[in-house]
Amino acid sequence: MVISNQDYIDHELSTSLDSADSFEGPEKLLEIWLTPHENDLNVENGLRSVPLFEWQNLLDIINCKILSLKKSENLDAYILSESSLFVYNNRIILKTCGTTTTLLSIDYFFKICEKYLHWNIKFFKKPFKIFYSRRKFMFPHKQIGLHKDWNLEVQYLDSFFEDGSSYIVGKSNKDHWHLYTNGNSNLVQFPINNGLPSPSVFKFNDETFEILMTGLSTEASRQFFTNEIFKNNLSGNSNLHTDGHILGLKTSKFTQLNNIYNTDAIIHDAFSFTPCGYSSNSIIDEKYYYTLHVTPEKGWSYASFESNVPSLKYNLTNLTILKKILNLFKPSHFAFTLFQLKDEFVHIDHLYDFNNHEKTDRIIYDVDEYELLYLSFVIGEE
Ligand SMILES: C[S@@+](CC[C@H](N)C(=O)[O-])C[C@H]1O[C@@H](n2cnc3c(N)ncnc32)[C@H](O)[C@@H]1O
Repeated sequence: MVISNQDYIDHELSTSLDSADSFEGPEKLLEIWLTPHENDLNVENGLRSVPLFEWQNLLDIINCKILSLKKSENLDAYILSESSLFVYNNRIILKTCGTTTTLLSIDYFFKICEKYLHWNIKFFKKPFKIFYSRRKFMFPHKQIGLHKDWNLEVQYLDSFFEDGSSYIVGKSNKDHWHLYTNGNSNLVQFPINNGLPSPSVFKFNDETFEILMTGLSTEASRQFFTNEIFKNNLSGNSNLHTDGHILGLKTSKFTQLNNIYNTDAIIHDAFSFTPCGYSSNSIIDEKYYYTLHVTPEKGWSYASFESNVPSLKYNLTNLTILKKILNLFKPSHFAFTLFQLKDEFVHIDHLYDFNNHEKTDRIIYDVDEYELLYLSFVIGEE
């Protein structure tokens, strides 16, 4: 297969994926910021100048593949066989589910940084920010190696970065969410641009909003089975192995998941797995992303929504977005996490009017420059 750095689709892989066994939907989410700002690195396009084959090599290490790539002015968004990868000039967000070994990508990632960006981890000691998080696994015994145990994951992260902070957010004997953070705030002083202090070091913007849902309603789950898509006559082709990208886009349109922020400035990519499952990436205004992943099988149904779109910019609130997503998936349980810089923190903890829900946790943490809100709800039988 010829590989270039343009948008692309792996047709061969896209038609050969299949799964029938229990699936760990909940993702491992690794976010590494080399520097605070996109143009702080001394190489044009920073991490986005790294050739595609290097990302493929990195993903091979953790057992997943690229299904497609959409490029935009500031952000490259990959749909993977197990969720998504986002690459900005200065940072990556790697979100993978199933039994992928996400953390084993770190070593290769720094090799890439050294080779293409002259970024030497031994010299810099730590990137600007590292976040690693995941929900409690449904099938922890199925995980591979260090991912079987949170403490091993933390030890492994500390072997690269030393002295990180590890949190169990929520009830440790029930549903909860794990978070590891680390980073080197001194990097904001580092002379990266031709020996001069980086001009844009003092202010950076960031917020991340996640909704993690289990126990999806039967009616909602149905929409993410390919046979259901055919039954609804959404595709003119009756071959179930029709390219999952075509079915994915039809599903996005049908469910309106391609229009969460009511804007036309959007690049959307989606994939429907056979016999079921759905992943999508959306880029807004060439720089923000939101991503959805759905595991609709009854025994272990799960869906996740993640976004770094500042909703207020689009005359929306995160609460509106939350309600939109919940109305679509109607989960029996959901948790959401919101990371915002302290001076922008908006509490959305007044969610008291959602159908029959019961709030089980409300937790707020100060995490360096950020404030983190974690809420968890169980919704009673309708
Ligand atoms: C959409 S993918 C991504 C999972 C994601 N993290 C989530 O939140 O559900 C998972 C869904 O696709 C289905 N699937 C089918 N073939 C698959 C494959 N080869 N790799 C991963 N998932 C596959 C799984 O059974 C599951 O329902």
